Amino acid sequence: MALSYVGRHLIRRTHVTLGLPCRRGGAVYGSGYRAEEEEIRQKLQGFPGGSINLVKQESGIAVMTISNPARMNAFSGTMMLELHDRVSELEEWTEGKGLIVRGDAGTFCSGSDLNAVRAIADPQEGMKMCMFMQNALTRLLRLPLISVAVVEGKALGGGSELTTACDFRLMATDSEIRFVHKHMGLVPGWGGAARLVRIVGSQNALKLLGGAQKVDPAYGERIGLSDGTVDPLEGAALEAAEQWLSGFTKGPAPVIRAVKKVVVSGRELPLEDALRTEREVFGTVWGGPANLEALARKAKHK
Ligand SMILES: CCCC(=O)SCCNC(=O)CCNC(=O)[C@H](O)C(C)(C)COP(=O)(O)OP(=O)(O)OC[C@H]1O[C@@H](n2cnc3c(N)ncnc32)[C@H](O)[C@@H]1OP(=O)(O)O
Repeated sequence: MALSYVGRHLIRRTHVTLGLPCRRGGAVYGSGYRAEEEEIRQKLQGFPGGSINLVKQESGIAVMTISNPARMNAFSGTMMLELHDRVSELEEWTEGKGLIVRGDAGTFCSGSDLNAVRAIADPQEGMKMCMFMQNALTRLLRLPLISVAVVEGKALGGGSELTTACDFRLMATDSEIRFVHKHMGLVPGWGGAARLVRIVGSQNALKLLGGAQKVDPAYGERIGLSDGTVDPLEGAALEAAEQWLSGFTKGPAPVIRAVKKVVVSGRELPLEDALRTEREVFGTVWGGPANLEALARKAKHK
C-alpha cells in the first residue's frame, strides 16, 4: 500500500502494515517467535477436525464460518492453522470491504477443543498456542475490512474471545456470550481480555471475567458488547448481518478500507503515530476517483 512516508519512517525497526508495527508476513510477534510458531504448528496438526470456511462475495463482504458442529464449533488444532491461512487470504483481498464471522449449525463457537486443551496442558505449550491465536486474531481485527461477529447459540471461552476480534457484534435473541475461562481455572489467552477491556471498560470486563457472567443480547447492548439484536431463525441472522453491515460498507473499497485503517491506527498507535498514519491514509483517497466524483456531482449532505 502507498504509505511510503510511514513505511520509510518505520521500516528501520519493523515491517509496516497499515502504519502498525506488524512483523513480516503480518505476524504480531518478532523473529524469535518463528521457531516456536513452527513447533506449535506441528503440535496443532495432531488435533484435526472441523474447518474454517471463507466465501468472498462480489459485494465485497466475505463470510467466514467456524465449522465443527459435532463439537459445537470448538477450535481443533487444524482449525487454528486454517484460521491463520484464512486471515492471510483476507489480507491479500484488495477488493474486500467487510467481513462477517459466524458459526455453523446455529451456534457460534464453544472455544478451544477440550481434547486439545487436555493434551496441551504444559504451560509452555499453552503459551505458544496462545501466541499463535493472539497472532491470528490481532491480524483479523486489523484487517482493512469492517468486521462483525454474528452470535447465534453460544460463544464460550475462546469463542467469546473470537467475537472481540471483530469490530462489531450482533447477537441473535436467544444467544449468549460467556467468558467461561474462570470456571475452567483459566483466564482468556487469545487476546480476549485486552480487547474486552477496550470494548466494555475495565469495570464491566472484570464482572464478565470474574463472574463468568452470561451475556444475553439485552445485557450485551447495555454494556456495549453487542451492537444489535437479530432474529434467530435459520438464515435470518446472516441475512440481517449482511444488511446491517452494508450500512457501513456501501461505497468504493478504497474509501471503506481507508476508514478502517484510520480507526485501527487511532485505536492502536500513540497519538503522533496515529496522526501521521491518518495523514498518509488521507493521501491515498484525496483526489482519488471517489473524491473527484463527489466533487463533480456537487454532493450535498442534507
Ligand atoms: C483460551 C481458550 C480457552 C477455552 O476456550 S477452554 C473451552 C471453553 N469451552 C467449554 O468449556 C465448553 C464446554 N462445553 C459445554 O459447556 C457444552 O458442551 C455446551 C457448549 C454448552 C453445549 O451443551 P449441550 O448443548 O448440552 O451439548 P453437549 O454438551 O452434548 O455438546 C455436544 C458435543 O459437543 C462437544 N463439545 C462441546 N464443546 C466442546 C469443546 N469446547 N471441546 C470439545 N468438545 C466440545 C461435547 O463434548 C459433545 O460431544 P459428544 O456428543 O459428547 O461427543
